[in-house]
Parts: sequence; C-alpha cells; structure tokens
Amino acid sequence: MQLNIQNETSKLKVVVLGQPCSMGKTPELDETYDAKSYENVKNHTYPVEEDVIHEMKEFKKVLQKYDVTVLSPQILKDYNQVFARDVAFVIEDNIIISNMIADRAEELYAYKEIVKSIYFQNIYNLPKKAKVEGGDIIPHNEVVFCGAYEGKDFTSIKTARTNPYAIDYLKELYPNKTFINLPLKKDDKNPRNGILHLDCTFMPVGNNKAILYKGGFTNEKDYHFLLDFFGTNNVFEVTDEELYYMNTNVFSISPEVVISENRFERLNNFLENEWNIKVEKVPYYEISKMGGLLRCSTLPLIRTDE
Ligand SMILES: NC(=[NH2+])NCCC[C@H](N)C(=O)O
Repeated sequence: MQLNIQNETSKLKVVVLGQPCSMGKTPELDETYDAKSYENVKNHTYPVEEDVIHEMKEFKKVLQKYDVTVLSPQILKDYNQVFARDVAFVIEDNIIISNMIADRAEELYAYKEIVKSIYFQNIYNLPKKAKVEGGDIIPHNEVVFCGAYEGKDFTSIKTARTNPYAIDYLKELYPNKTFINLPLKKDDKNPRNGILHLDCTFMPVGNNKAILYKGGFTNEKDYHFLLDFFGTNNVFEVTDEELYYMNTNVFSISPEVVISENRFERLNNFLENEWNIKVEKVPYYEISKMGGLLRCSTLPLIRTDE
C-alpha cells in the first residue's frame, strides 16, 4: 500500500476505523486515563458496548457511501480500541507508530496485518523517549500542527500524551515541513479545564478553514496565531459547551464533505449555510463520553491530492 496524507481534508480513499467490539467492562475510576471517561464513570453514564457498536456502524455506513475503503484492527479481547487515531499516524508516505500511554499500548498489536501491507521502508518506530499520539498531530500541507505538552510534570499527567522530544524527532524526519507546537491545558479529571489532544480543540476543514476553541491553549497567543493563520473569517469558534461535546472533532472526507455529530446544530448549520460544506450527520454522543469523537476514531492512510 502506498500511503499518502498531506492534510486533513483531501479526498479520502483508505482509512482504518477503530474497533467497537469487546471493549471490556466499564473501567474503575482510577483506571480511566482521560477526563471525560473519568467524569462519566463517576456519574455512572459511561457508554455500553452495544451503543458504541451502533454509532460506529452508522459512521462506517457514511464512509462506505463515499466509496472509502474501511479497514479494521483485529479484535483484542476486553480492550478499548475505539480510537484508532492515536495508535499511529501518516505524514506523506510514511506511517509513524506512536508511543502511546501505557494503558493503551496493546492496541498496536491489532494493527499487525494493516502494517504488514505497507512498504517496510515507510514504517517508522520512534525511540521510547519520544511520546506521541496521533490526536496531537495535524498535518496541514507544508505545516504540521502539534499539541506537545511541555510541563516538567509530563509523566504524572495521564492526558499529556505528546512530548517536545517526539516533535524534535519528527522535525528530523521531515526537514521540509514546519512543525508548530501549540501546547494544551491539561486536567485529568475535569474535561472543562483541559484538552486531551490537539484535535479536541482545533481542526482544519474545507479549504483553509478551521474549527477552533479559544480556551484550550496554554498560551493564548497560540489561539491568536491560528486566527491569523487561517484568517478570522475562516474560523468557526466553538463555545465551552460545544467544546465539552467535542464539536472540533469532526472528520473530513473531502474539502466539500464533513462527517459530524447529529447534535452539533450550530456548527452543522454554519458549515452548510456559510461555508457550503456538505455535512453528513451521525450519532456519536455515547462515544463522546470516552473522550474522543469522529476524527479520533479514524486513522486515514490514503487521501488523494487534487
Ligand atoms: N485523538 C483523540 N482525541 N483521541 C481520543 C482518545 C480518547 C481515549 N479515551 C484516551 O484517553 O486516549
């Protein structure tokens, strides 16, 4: 398989969709590793497998309607494999295997067959010290936006997943790209105070447009930087409440078509009416309770340049 990913929105051809089966039982509070799961376990509202299967089926149907080839990781017994995004990521024609949080490390085993179908010279493993997850990496043509956490307390924060060392390493692999780090606020218990991955607070859509939440960045100047980068008129800003339900985490299948959650009313209307982007709506509310949404559930392998 010849991989190709330059950005978030070019026409999608091949994608891995996470695996909803055999999620295992609801975690204990101290077994959660993101703030939304923490909150939903605490409130006894953590989703059941049946609902997760249903939502992912609906998502898959839309992908297939647009002739996208959908691959699945193998099923690992009693292991949450919904969020394919973080396991690995593709930049240009290489796949980079993430060094994920230990709680999720086994997910990679389920990708053996998929990785086997990729030319070996295009598969990169990183040194152990380089911590990174795909949700913190957003390729945007010559630029790669990153969400590395720079604090000294990195190892004691479960929602800190990407470190500056990993970004430095990626810079060496892609000397022609500009890596822009946008450090994120972290909070393992309160989902309203911290951001798990960069794709939970910022997402390019259409042609050089973006969805953005102001409050997610450690340095407010990074929010202003993104506003300038895309241009204020090309940015849809989400509110605190919309952030909580993960409105930034939609998934593009082309510059003209975005898959979004059916409750994201203000965003969906805006995309359709103001930016002329077709919005395919799917139910994904239950999955949002585990700290990820549509983009998080996917690992795109091939998008065609147009
Ligand atoms: N790319 C993402 N935002 N992924 C979301 C992953 C959520 C998952 N519960 C975790 O904590 O790892």
